[in-house]
Amino acid sequence: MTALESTILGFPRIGAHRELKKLVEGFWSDKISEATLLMEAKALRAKHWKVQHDAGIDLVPSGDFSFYDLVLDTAYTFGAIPARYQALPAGFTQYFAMARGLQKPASEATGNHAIDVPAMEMKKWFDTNYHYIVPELTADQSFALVADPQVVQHTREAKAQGLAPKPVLIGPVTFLLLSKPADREAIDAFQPLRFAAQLGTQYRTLVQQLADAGAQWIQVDEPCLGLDLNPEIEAAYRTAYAELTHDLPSSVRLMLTTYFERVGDRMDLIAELPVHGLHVDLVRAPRQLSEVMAHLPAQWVLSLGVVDGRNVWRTDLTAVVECIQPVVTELGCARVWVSSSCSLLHSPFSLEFETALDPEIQTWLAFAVEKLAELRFLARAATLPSLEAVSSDAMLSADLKANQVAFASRRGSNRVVDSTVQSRVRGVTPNMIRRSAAFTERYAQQVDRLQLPLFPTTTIGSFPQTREVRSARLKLKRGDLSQAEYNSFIKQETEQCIRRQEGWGLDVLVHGEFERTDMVEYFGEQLAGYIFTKNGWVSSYGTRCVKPPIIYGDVHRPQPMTVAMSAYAQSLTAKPLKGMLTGPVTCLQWSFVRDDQPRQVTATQLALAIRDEVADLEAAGITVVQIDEPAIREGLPLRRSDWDAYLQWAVDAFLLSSTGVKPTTQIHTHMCYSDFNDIFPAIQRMDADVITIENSRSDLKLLGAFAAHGYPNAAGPGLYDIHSPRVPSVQEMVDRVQALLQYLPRDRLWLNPDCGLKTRGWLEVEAALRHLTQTAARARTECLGTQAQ
Ligand SMILES: CN1c2c(nc(N)[nH]c2=O)NC[C@@H]1CNc1ccc(C(=O)N[C@@H](CCC(=O)N[C@@H](CCC(=O)N[C@@H](CCC(=O)O)C(=O)O)C(=O)O)C(=O)O)cc1
Ligand SMILES: N[C@@H](CCS)C(=O)O
Ligand SMILES: [Zn+2]
Repeated sequence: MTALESTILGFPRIGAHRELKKLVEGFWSDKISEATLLMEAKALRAKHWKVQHDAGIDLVPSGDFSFYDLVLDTAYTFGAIPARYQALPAGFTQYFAMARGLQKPASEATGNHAIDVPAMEMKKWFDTNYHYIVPELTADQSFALVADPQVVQHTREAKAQGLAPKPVLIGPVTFLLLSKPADREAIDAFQPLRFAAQLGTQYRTLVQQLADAGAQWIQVDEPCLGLDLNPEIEAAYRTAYAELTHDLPSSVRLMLTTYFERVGDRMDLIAELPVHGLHVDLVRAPRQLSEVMAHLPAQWVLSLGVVDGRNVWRTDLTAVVECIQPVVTELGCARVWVSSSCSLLHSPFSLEFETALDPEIQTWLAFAVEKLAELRFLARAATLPSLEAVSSDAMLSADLKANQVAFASRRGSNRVVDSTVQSRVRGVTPNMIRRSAAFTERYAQQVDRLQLPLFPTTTIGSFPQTREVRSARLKLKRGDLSQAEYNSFIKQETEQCIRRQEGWGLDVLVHGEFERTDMVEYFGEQLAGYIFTKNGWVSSYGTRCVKPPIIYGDVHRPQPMTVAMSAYAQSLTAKPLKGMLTGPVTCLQWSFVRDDQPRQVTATQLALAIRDEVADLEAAGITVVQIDEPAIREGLPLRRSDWDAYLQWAVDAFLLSSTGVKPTTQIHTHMCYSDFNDIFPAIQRMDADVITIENSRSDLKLLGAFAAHGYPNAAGPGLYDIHSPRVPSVQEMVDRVQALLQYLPRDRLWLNPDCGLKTRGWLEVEAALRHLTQTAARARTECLGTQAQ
């Protein structure tokens, strides 16, 4: 049967059972050797290619595999290694030091000096919950391709397996636009696009090597093409691609790959670039198709991203076939590919392992492996003249029918709609999204009630999720521990955590979040309208994964979720205990969401559920409640013209969740992982009494926003980076406090780490938090900040 070429933009490298995570973490903890890591990783890649090939994918991505992150790999490939790592041994030591930092004491035995290098910054990959490592470039950066780059090796491997590899590269302009200056003082003068020509030349050599390794098509990812452009960026695209393709053999073909945004309005620029095809994301931006078609250069291949790489719903095959058959008629089979909308990195691996999902809802879903089958179907169905022809095709009709039945079941299901929830959403009034007193008035009352000292100290919520905690949960799951035994274990951990915090002298305590696998999944498990998976892992950063719950219907809270645990923790201490909730926007952003209603509506439903929880916490005597919103920035549309509408409903959702309390109840929020400078006015509008916000890994650049806008409420910009095992010294934190005091008055500055501590070990946590409380003591006795007043 004739078929279009089918492909995907990347596969979930972590593995069906998070094999890659276990391998890399095994290597870090010296449980496996470098040779074993390399060998097992190679076997995993081979297995993944076989899965794709067996499912009928023609062009399999190579170079979508990374031991930590593909942007980091790109920096490494082109020799963009910041000075602080250059003395380290090349290879994994240097690579993982860039990713995670490295701290080693001096050794008298070997005469080695102490090593203490912080990690590179991590940021959210566009509007996803995946984090990339931010490349650092100097003003006179030079790029030099490493010998035998990883992507070339992997392309050879796939070729040796008898497959048609399609190497995946992060394109030169996107790479440069994601970079930051190595010297943070140089931010204003930073012009990464100056390197477009030089980097383009290095890419050219890489592309030649990929061709020599047997690649015909090369996928060059340029998601930045969908962002706001300007003449300088457009010029950089022209320059970089002219250099990249200069004198390349005509057998090498480049697929310019865009995703997460529309590019139909960029076709003038795109059509000028010397490439051979364009991939567009038709899930995120279906309406761009006609514009893209109208301006697609003759001979170019059009890769149609029609299977959602970022969500878990089955593709509506009927609708997609109807959409793409005319494209095939117009361009011909040879010029059309069917593909995932973006890399399947963002999809869970396979439904095969979901043995406990609701059987009806399961038929509505497709994870990465099931998406491969959808692509195989579409590659064949799109070549037929009509939907009727597909319905009567012996090979395709059964799959089409099954898909239509699943869609009919989802559309007509009475489990999706809850009229009580919908009428509550309609009943939200402006009074429900504002506090009853102004900040200054409420904060004075709160400081008094909570007996807060100057420079109050706190943490962000989670404490180490140790092997013991995780394995207790595993035993509970397997039935080796009863619910009562598990609860009592969690209570013991909580009590110990409270005692430790008291011992270190923290002012506002937390219960430690030991009962939670994850800050979103935990709430997803308790809210109606959600289902959760057993094995639906997706990469979050490095080896860390999350298991996003799935919102399939109207959301509400059948019963209190955190009240018993918070009340128990508060009963153990005279210090204020902070109740810990995840905010509506973050629940939305970090779940797989419904695609059958606007996100705003789902966010409002979540906000009402959390508002009820806040009220119950207050009624149970909890005086401080933190509503985490780390994902509010990440949810921002990629084009500025779409920002205001989003920020309006997103901030309203936070306000709806947080403002139904008395003035004396202190509301905290927490944010991390992003630049917040450009949404600072929205952050101000959230009107939290205290915001604890990441600032340490991004070189204090947050302070620019504090300087530009001022911050009217209290704030705790993180004093140190929790993503690295490195323990900051007291002096380092005192220096940060001094830097912060230039922007925030001393009576509104809180001292805290920059995020939760769940990934750290107790030893590091203890050392770092003792330093933190010593920093507070010094700040108080040395009267830091009095000069600034
Ligand atoms: C704050 N962050 C979060 C984001 N998104 C979320 N949804 N949640 C977040 O908290 N995005 C931005 C950041 C990303 N940060 C992190 C930080 C840490 C992790 C992480 O540690 N992930 C864990 C998995 C966590 C989890 O669900 N654990 C479960 C299952 C644990 C497990 O693997 N059990 C093993 C047995 C273990 C044993 O015996 O020791 C098993 O089942 O086989 C649990 O705690 O029960 C990770 O390991 O990757 C992610 C994002
Ligand atoms: N309360 C959460 C926030 C992480 S962003 C934690 O401490 O892990
Ligand atoms: Zn955080």
